[in-house]
Amino acid sequence: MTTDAPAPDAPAPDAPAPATADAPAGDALLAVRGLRVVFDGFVAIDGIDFTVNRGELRFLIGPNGAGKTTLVDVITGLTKPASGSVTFAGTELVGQREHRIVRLGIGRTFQTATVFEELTVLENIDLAASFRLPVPALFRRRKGVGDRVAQVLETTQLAELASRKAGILSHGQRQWLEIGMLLAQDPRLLLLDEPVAGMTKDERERTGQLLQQIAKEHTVVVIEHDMEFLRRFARLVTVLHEGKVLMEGTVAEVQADRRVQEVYLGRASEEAGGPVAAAAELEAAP
Ligand SMILES: Nc1ncnc2c1ncn2[C@@H]1O[C@H](COP(=O)(O)OP(=O)(O)OP(=O)(O)O)[C@@H](O)[C@H]1O
Repeated sequence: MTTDAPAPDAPAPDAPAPATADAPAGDALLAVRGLRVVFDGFVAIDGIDFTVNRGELRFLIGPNGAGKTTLVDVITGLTKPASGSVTFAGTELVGQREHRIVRLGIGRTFQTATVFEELTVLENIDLAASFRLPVPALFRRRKGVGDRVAQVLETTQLAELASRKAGILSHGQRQWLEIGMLLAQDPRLLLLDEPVAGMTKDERERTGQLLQQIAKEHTVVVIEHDMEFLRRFARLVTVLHEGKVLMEGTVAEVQADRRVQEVYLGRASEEAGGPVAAAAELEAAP
């Protein structure tokens, strides 16, 4: 557990009003139903239902092995489920190839940022902006692409680094670049895997504000372990445990839940002070 994050009771200046435990019904962008994933007889996802509405900034947490990455792998076509369905804006994704899912408007980042180190920040974003264009368009003047690249540089605050090679960026800058490369493809849904892992306090703060900015125009799902970051920036949180949805709720509801304290937060903070210390910290938090 990190100790240098902002005070838990200090919401970001433009933080949205707290959500209720129940997501508003009827505007689902992503709907996972009865999902089951089995690896060589091991059940990694065991009947998950998971709904994300348009415009949400949803956080996904859970202890190691809970199935978070596997869920994202299924949504993005990397892993085939044994059963269940995943619909995106009404289109079934199960059985679709990865590139088709990207073209439908789903982008993801991985725990380790994947950028082209020999290219500049600008070239990385420009290249990413081309990914969703049909091949013939790549040989024509790419109308609108320049505008989008400029917009992404502004949103990610990377304009000053536009001519710098990606290989010499700091860890935080690489993560922002990877998020910028996703934005350049203008996805409707962004799936971000631990975007603040390894970041400094200032970098986490800036990333949280970036996510809030992005969520004004996109739907965002963030896998994140950093509880301080969640307290600061999360609205609805979905907790996975052993391949199932343990609960969904606001950060306060998740923090107050004994099952979460036992299976996730207690275990996650054993190294930092044990489950009792973790539970005490959670109860102390708003
Ligand atoms: N390709 C695979 N083959 C076999 N088992 C796998 C495979 N991928 C994942 N698993 C197992 O499925 C379970 C869920 O893994 P997953 O990576 O989805 O968990 P996670 O919640 O993302 O964990 P972490 O926080 O450690 O990344 C784990 O027990 C993992 O060992």
